[in-house]
Amino acid sequence: MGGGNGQKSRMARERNMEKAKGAKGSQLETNKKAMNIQAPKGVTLCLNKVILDISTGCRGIQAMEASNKKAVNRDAITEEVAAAFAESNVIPERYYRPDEVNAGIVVGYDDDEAYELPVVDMGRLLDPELAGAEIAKLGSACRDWGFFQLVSHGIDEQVVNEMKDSTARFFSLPLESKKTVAVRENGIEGFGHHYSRVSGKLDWAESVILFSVEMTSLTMRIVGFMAADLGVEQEALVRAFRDSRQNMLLHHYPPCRLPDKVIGITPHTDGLSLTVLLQVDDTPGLQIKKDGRWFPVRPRQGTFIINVANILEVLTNGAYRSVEHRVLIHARKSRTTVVMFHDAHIDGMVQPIQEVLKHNGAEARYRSIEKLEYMKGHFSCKVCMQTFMCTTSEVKCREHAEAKHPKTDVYQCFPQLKK
Ligand SMILES: O=C(O)CCC(=O)C(=O)O
Ligand SMILES: [Fe+2]
Repeated sequence: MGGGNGQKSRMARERNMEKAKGAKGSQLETNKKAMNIQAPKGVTLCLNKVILDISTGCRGIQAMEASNKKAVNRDAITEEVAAAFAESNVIPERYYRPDEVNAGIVVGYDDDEAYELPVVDMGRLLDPELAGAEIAKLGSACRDWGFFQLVSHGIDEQVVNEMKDSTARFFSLPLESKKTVAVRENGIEGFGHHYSRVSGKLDWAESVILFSVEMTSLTMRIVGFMAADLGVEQEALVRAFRDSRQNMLLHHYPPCRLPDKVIGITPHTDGLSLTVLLQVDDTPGLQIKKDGRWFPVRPRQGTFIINVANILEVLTNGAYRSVEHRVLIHARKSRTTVVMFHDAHIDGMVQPIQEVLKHNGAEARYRSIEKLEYMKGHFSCKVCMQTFMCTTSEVKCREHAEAKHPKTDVYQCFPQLKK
């Protein structure tokens, strides 16, 4: 970064910090009340995934045991895997997941001319002359892919770089240091703590604060353009996101010499409303499911990867799709990502937006459900823990059970369907 830019960034940063410390009624003050930032966790707890942190000197490992879905004690795994990986290519049995890695066809970058994850340009969205076409692009990305890459996003480069650097630094700490912020409640394995924007204990809390403020405003901007695409007033969608929670996960996927035998994150959809992902390095790994095939995302410098999550699918009455994705492990390079999940609700409910229904003259395709019920996790499959759109009719649950767990009774997956 040049000196001029550096100066500009610093000023922007100071402005942001002022904002961050700012008076009542400021964005931060509002967010502070509304957001429950869980930052930073080493790696997410979700699903029955296994993440092995075995790169340089075993920095910490999180795992859910495939057999019984119980969280595995991180220290125990650390010892075991450190021993197992020090000099051999043997993968402890519980991490051995070749079937999941090899399930489904993966589209190669060069297989399909038409394949490139849609790119949306914030600069164009903000330009009155170009906005119409770019909004249409944004809309079709959310309908067809559920994912897009955002370029020219306008987020302060220094804020992004500091977030990246702090994250990378954190994961390179010795395990002993990371243990001082280990999370051990509720079977969640990882690092971090419930975190207040003004009193975070981490010495890099400032980076997190600045980044999270930027991510909130970026999300609000994007959502405003989504409203335009959906043919409703901005406020109809924006209000669902206002004062909503924001969760952050930092992922570190270490390399593994046998990448087709272990998985980074098993296929899932995201449970909140809109996810914004920042790639810290250029290691590929994220794959998106489209028309039954896995499409790898080619990491691009200076972009965010944005995806529609479950609640946004409901809010838009299914116009936008919350799409399955997964992460594979690289043989030689580690991969680190910063993921911001943004929540939304309509007056405490998860339901299609009235204005969207009216605009399309459509019936609601999703049942209304209280946000609290939704968050209790009633709507994840109890067999594979995939978060799932069960707010729809039972049909989707049954389809899921039949496709994914044909040998299992649907009520085992979704006990709440039993009346
Ligand atoms: O790290 C990634 O690329 C994806 C992370 C993800 O899908 C998630 O945290 O839900
Ligand atoms: Fe995800």
